[in-house]
Amino acid sequence: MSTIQVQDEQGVRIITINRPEKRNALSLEMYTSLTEYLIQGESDNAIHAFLIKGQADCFTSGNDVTDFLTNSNLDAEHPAFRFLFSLLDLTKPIVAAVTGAAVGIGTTLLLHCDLVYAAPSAKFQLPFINLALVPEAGASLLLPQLVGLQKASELLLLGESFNAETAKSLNIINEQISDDMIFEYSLSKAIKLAGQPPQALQATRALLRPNKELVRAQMEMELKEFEIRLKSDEAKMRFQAFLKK
Ligand SMILES: C/C=C/C(=O)SCCNC(=O)CCNC(=O)[C@H](O)C(C)(C)COP(=O)(O)OP(=O)(O)OC[C@H]1O[C@@H](n2cnc3c(N)ncnc32)[C@H](O)[C@@H]1OP(=O)(O)O
Repeated sequence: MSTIQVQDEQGVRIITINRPEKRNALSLEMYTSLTEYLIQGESDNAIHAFLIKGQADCFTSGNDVTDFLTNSNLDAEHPAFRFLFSLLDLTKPIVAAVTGAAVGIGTTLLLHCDLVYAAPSAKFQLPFINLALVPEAGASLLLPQLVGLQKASELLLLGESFNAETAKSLNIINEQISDDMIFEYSLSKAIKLAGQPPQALQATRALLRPNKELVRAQMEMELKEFEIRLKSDEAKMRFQAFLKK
């Protein structure tokens, strides 16, 4: 079974992260597949929106920590960062359905989505500091803009997990939807987006994101710092401690 599954339905490209035995940790190959499915969907005239989801009990536990240890050379062509830059450059809207763990990039990717729904089982976390890393995906710019500097500092400097109710109060998600209904509900919203006039939809989306180039510049700065941190002894110790657990 593929670790990234794709299915097109009524103008929506549904992308499912599927590596349950590792809590949907994203390997380099998985990032590459995600990017390819996004880029293909972007150029496919039959696709008008994306839906990203995991399994009922896990969205994604973020980057595969093993890859942090074995692959510490980063540039914009690194699969994780290619994925993030491809998210930034999408012109078609993205819906996310969050169930269970949404850790690291599992939370930061949501900052690039247009509609985010989360179930009561959702557990968000930005644990970069706990791993001796720094944020990515432009989160160091997008998060303070969304939730305010004090709250963003709390989430990024303490690295504690938070639930869907908190995520809703911070506007990180649109709505909390029951675990039973979340995939159906999120798909119905994605289908609704896909039925909107496509050019106006994309133009509206672009207007809602006037600081795209600023976000890109921030992502480039984060990438440089992330690479330095990734190679540090303090980070390597944290990765090894997690994997030994
Ligand atoms: C550029 C991007 C940056 C980032 O995304 S930074 C964030 C990196 N991610 C993390 O630090 C999260 C690490 N994972 C966790 O904290 C926990 O897991 C969860 C809270 C997500 C789930 O906890 P529980 O339900 O108790 O599961 P379990 O026993 O910890 O994990 C089950 C198996 O999955 C492997 N695993 C989980 N997450 C990752 C990961 N991110 N990278 C590699 N492996 C992972 C474990 O090791 C274990 O494996 P085995 O069964 O073989 O012992």
